[in-house]
Amino acid sequence: MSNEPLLSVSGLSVTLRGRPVLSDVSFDVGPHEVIGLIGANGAGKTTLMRACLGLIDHRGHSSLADLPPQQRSKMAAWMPQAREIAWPVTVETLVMLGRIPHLDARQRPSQADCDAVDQVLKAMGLEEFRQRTATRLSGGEQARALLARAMAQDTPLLMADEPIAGLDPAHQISTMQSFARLAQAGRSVIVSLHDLGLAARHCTRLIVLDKGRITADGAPGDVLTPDLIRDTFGITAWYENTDQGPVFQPLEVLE
Ligand SMILES: Nc1ncnc2c1ncn2[C@@H]1O[C@H](COP(=O)(O)OP(=O)(O)OP(=O)(O)O)[C@@H](O)[C@H]1O
Repeated sequence: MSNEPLLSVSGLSVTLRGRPVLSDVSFDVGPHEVIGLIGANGAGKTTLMRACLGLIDHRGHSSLADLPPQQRSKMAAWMPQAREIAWPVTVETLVMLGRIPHLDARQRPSQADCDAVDQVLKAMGLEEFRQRTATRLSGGEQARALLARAMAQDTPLLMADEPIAGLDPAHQISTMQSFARLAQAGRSVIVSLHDLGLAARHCTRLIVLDKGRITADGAPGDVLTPDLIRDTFGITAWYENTDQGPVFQPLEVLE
């Protein structure tokens, strides 16, 4: 894979109901990155991802939004925050829906599509759920199945809106590790998340949004300073680099 940016964003701005929600956001995403998008509730994380994907009206430029839909679906996969599964299909069928951009004119899955689904079900620990009805899974299991569908799309870029919210600790960690494996293979992931401990440990880069603007962009150890934590989240926190990697623990809410 080349070192061309997988996504290039410049001057991206969004106004919703007359209110500026995203202001002049610029960044590039290269291969091998796991980017944690962090910020308080309402900071604009979802809006930024949706604007990058061309799903909402925006000003400025996103290289993805500029692509025709067919090409866009081969370039980026999207797991939205809403965990909605519309039909009572099996998990296997749900994940196969991620292969739609790759299907031939007859719309029948090839062996390569079946292999891709098998691989993702295994990576996400969903093999035992393969024949279960997706709408009858627990909330966390549904989230993993929806993430598996996005991963089956097999795109250079994966964008996921709070994919680990509601997962148990083991599945939170294994999901972040699966993002790291994608990055090792030359892909990149943009993931919004509120768990700063997991962000510090598993992301290669953090982008901080505050009231629709980027206030920091860099390696977790450089970004998660006491000043930034105070200004962005209104809390104190403990951060330490240990033998087992960085450890981050929120402590107190500042008055
Ligand atoms: N359809 C809409 N119309 C008007 N305002 C909206 C709309 N959608 C979102 N907003 C506002 O835009 C701002 C950014 O919302 P967004 O969902 O991007 O935040 P977020 O950082 O993803 O938040 P969270 O961490 O709570 O998911 C918020 O103030 C929100 O109230």
